Amino acid sequence: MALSLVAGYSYSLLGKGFSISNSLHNNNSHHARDATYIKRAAEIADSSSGFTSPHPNFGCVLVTPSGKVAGEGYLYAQGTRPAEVQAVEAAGPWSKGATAYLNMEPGDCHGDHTAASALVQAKVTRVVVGMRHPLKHLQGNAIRALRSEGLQVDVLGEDLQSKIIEEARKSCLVVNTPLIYRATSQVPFSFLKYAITADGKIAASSGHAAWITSKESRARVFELRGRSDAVIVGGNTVRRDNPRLTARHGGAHMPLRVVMTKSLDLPDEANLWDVSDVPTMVVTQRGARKSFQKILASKGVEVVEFDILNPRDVMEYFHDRGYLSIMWECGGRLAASAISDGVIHKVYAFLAPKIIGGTNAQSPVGELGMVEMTQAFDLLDVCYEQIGPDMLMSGSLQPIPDPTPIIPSENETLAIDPTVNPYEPSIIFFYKTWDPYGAFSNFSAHSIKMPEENGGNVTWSSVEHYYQASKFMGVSDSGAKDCIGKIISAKSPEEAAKVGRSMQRLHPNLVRADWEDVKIDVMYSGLRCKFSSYPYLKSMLLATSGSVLVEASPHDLFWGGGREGEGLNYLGRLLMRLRSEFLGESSTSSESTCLAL
Ligand SMILES: NC(=O)C1=CN([C@@H]2O[C@H](COP(=O)(O)OP(=O)(O)OC[C@H]3O[C@@H](n4cnc5c(N)ncnc54)[C@H](OP(=O)(O)O)[C@@H]3O)[C@@H](O)[C@H]2O)C=CC1
Ligand SMILES: Nc1c(N[C@@H]2O[C@H](COP(=O)(O)O)[C@@H](O)[C@H]2O)[nH]c(=O)[nH]c1=O
Repeated sequence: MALSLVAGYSYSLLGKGFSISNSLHNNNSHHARDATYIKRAAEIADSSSGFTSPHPNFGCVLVTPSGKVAGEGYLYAQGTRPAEVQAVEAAGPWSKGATAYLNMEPGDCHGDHTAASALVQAKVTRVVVGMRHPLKHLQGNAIRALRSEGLQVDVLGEDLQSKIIEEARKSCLVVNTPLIYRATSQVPFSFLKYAITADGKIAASSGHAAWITSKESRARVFELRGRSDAVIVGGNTVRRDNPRLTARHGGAHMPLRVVMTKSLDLPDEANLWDVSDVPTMVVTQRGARKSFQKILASKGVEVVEFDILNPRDVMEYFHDRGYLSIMWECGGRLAASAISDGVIHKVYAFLAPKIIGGTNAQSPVGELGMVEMTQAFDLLDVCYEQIGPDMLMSGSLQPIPDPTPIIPSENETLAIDPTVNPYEPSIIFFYKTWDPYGAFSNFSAHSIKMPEENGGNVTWSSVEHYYQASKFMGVSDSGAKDCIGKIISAKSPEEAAKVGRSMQRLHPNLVRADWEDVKIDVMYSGLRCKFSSYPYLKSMLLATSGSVLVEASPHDLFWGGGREGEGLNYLGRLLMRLRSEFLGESSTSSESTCLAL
């Protein structure tokens, strides 16, 4: 049962943070092995992309106890044989006692549990799952079914946590990026592709653009088209280029070709109006050139009218039509409009070693209204690749949303915090310290006294001071001690955060090696101390019983909930866990990690 909460928000109370230290399987070599095979599952899951309509990518790798790969399989298309069935068949008797690595929890739309049953019947004993199924109605079903049959199921990020596991998990998110976007937002995954000269132009000043990039690059473009449900251009590109927009690499899936035009002032004859092999859709403003709409319809071109034509409404419409992945191959004006509407998630820039010049020659993205370089969007997870003489730079405009916050089952919810009614949860947001629940923030001015390893103790001005300084604790380098000193003397939690973050960025060698593994525990011990030390804070926390707590930070997607619920909300989760612990607390409390002030 998913928690569907305030618009755009839904939260799992089941946190990766809730299987913290005791259940951490911190055996690095086991993690390395699990990570290797999960990455392999993600790799083979991608095998059919570009040949079938975009669909969830599933891969399965079966590994014997002695570490041999006994069978592999990937889903070719929706409705074809599940990856797990193929892997089990390939492995034959070696399936017995094997571990199955799945990049994603199988989705069982028809209630027949084919994929999970194949593993159970083949007597697989352990299943490692890269990520839960992102669609709410499928999430957790197969995992529960497998566990109920006695198989050990380890989910990355929940039952297995470490840096190496996190990297492997990322490859699972990447291979199903379109599905994850579809599950977490009301628009499909969209990427903007453009070809530019080395001086940043997408055409000569005359508008001529054929060709900027090499044959090799254009072949890659065909592949990208084949991985998409639709390819979009604007009216000008049709008038100027008369494109075909087909995926011309053998056997490829052909995406729908879409023209966005407000004027509908398009040529009577165009390559896109030949729909004998591939369909074309024209999206336009309501009432535009009705007579031309009839001509298009007579040629078999679908025309869809919008009250006000804009990229977001078109993407919401495409979401409703079931599309997962959209490629924008338009010029700069439409690209700017789509970016401004927040519907472009990734960019593929093909850069050719040519200079064309021309003050009026177009660049790939038109007006975004930015005036200072500090306003620029930073691309994330940037990759560079040489293709023939050209370079392909790709990067994300928005991080891939982590679908984990959406779940969980009723049982799982109650296991984390029995006070929350999974059917009618309310949310309490907190963020800035002056807000009604601002005292829940790490930045609230509540000092805590924590023990030190050497037997002494230190008073920290806030949980944030303690958390930031912990990054550098236990590191012998004198630079690390200097960092701690600077954080202790920081005059405010904000300053402590600033110092800690910049030191971490500038001197990663001074940060304790296990920081990623322990940071949640560190935060929890700081929070525990704070709420145990101030009775009124404890009462305030207990009074929120029954509500989901969310740190409403729009930019911290780890500790906070994000702008639209895409964040992991670890701070909120830890507070709920603490609340739950206080509620069931016995007389022995937190003596060992918190000292009376
Ligand atoms: N090198 C490359 O990768 C590419 C180069 N090009 C080149 O770019 C040039 C065309 O660029 P450009 O005019 O920017 O691109 P587009 O034609 O791709 O986009 C602009 C057109 O899109 C339509 N449109 C519909 N809704 C909107 C909206 N909300 N905002 C903006 N436009 C909307 C309008 O069509 P209408 O006027 O019909 O109403 C508008 O004229 C050509 O010279 C072409 O060769 C184009 C694509 C890729
Ligand atoms: N000029 C240019 C591109 N331009 C894009 O390709 C479209 C033409 O596609 P098609 O008719 O199917 O070959 C064109 O309208 C524009 O969207 N693409 C590139 O990879 N490299 C290039 O140099």
